[in-house]
Amino acid sequence: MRAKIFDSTLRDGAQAEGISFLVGDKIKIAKALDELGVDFIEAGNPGSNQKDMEFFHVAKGLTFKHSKLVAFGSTRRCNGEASSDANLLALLEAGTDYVCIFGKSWDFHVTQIINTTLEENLLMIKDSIRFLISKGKHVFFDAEHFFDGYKSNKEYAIKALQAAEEAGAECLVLCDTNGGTFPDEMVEIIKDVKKNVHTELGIHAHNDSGMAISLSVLAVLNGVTQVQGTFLGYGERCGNANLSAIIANLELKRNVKCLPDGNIKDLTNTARVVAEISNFKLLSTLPYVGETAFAHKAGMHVDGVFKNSKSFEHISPDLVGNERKFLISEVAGKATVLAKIEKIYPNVEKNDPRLSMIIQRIKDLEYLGYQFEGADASFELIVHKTFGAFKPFFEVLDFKTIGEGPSKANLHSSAAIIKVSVEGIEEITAANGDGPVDALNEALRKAIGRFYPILNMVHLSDYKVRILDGKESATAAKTRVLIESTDGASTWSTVGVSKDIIEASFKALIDSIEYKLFKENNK
Ligand SMILES: CC(=O)SCCNC(=O)CCNC(=O)[C@H](O)C(C)(C)COP(=O)(O)OP(=O)(O)OC[C@H]1O[C@@H](n2cnc3c(N)ncnc32)[C@H](O)[C@@H]1OP(=O)(O)O
Ligand SMILES: CC(=O)C(=O)O
Repeated sequence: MRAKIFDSTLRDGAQAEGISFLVGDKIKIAKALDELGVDFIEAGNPGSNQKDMEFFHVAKGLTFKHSKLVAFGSTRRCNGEASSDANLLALLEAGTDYVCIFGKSWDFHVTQIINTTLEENLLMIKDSIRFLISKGKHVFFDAEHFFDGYKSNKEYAIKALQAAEEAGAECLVLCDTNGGTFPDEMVEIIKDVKKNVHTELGIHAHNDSGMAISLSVLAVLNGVTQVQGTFLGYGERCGNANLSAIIANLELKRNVKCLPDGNIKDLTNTARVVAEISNFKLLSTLPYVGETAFAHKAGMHVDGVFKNSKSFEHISPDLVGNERKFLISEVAGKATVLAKIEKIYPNVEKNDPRLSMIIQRIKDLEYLGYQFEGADASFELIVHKTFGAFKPFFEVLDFKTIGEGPSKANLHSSAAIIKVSVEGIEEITAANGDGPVDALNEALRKAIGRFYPILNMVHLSDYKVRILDGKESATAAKTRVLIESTDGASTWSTVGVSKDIIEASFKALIDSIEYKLFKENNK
């Protein structure tokens, strides 16, 4: 069995709050979808705005390996001529071989929204399709609000489909425009539609009831061949059917081909590219492609996966190009620690008492407010310390920070003084900084920098602060600081907790520096 994938990220996805594609963005996303091998890319509505029209002009000079570009628009306006309708003429100017036009199939919309007669709407559908076909286009017909229309006036909704069929549309797409349809009622409606029309059918579902993926998959299993949606579910209100999940469900669970052979492995990478260009963080819990889709945190789950991955995974992550992750936390057990350290201490057995010591230390610290799932380097230090592999590189004997306010433009607002001991040699240094943490960071590096010049390459790339019990303790609340550091080649994250934000930051900073020095010494 085969389903044709029709991606509308660049058209219906652009109707989502927060999205505004540039022409260049659209080209990059279209190229990524083409690489993946979707059949159709609905790339915009040329009658709507200059950007969409410009995309189609630029696209005339581009080659696509697999996908066909589709221009989208509405049927002609009421009581007008198709041959002079601005929207239909814009569809021609777009220059694509395929066009998709939407028309009304709900009687209520015809009489109350476009304010015309039921007969005129059927003529609008027929005229528009015939006109586009006479200009050499392949035409798909989106029957807007089809399921609501069917429930309101079944005969009329079917007549709208028949009008499109009679005019020569190549696919009749049943749209759940308002996203309120349930899968069971949809299946019954599709069965009836198939008795009344004989053209290929499509499904276009919105996610207002959280059903869009189910609707799309079930529609295919009931004989629909074209699946419209957006790659990550972006779209008006609650979004469109999420194609990345639909493709994986159909290919991996129901043996329905959607992509060229082998390309399903590129699903996760395509999702990351589409999210990045859309300027959204990829939702981590997205099925199949999200960053946490195969992340295991509960100790018993990690133990199960370690023994046999199918115990807590519905598919193997590599089938869709994703990765398994184990998260260390207070709900972890020994299996989690083993999974995390198997590359650095490969021969450790589950009954090794040091694993219990590590777990206890993590649970104690998380009780105090630490969080290790985002601080792998701090966790690794605990492991090395417990295994006796870590020898301290320096000792901080004392530090002081001095803040100045109000801060003056172009002048450092803080200073720090620090006293450290390295192999018995004491060193006192002072430094300025933009704020006390920055000053402390500078002073510490100055103090130990002459012993460990490698630290010149290290700098902080991210700094996150979370107040842990702000409501109860106000300004005396505990603070958790997460620091991300980099040496240009790799990045690592560390954590510190204290009632004092400077001390919490300093703890995370010390972990960061100790981690780098340990790694350097154990290459
Ligand atoms: C379910 C969907 O997602 S369908 C796609 C919806 N997408 C969009 O609306 C985005 C693009 N839209 C636009 O850029 C603008 O709405 C335009 C350029 C198309 C039209 O702008 P305007 O002429 O200012 O009209 P406006 O947006 O205020 O109203 C929509 C008009 O389209 C008409 N219309 C709506 N659906 C259809 C249809 N299927 N066929 C013909 N006309 C239609 C309405 O009757 C209304 O016309 P009226 O002003 O004569 O009553
Ligand atoms: C056509 C369309 O986008 C819809 O009916 O939702």
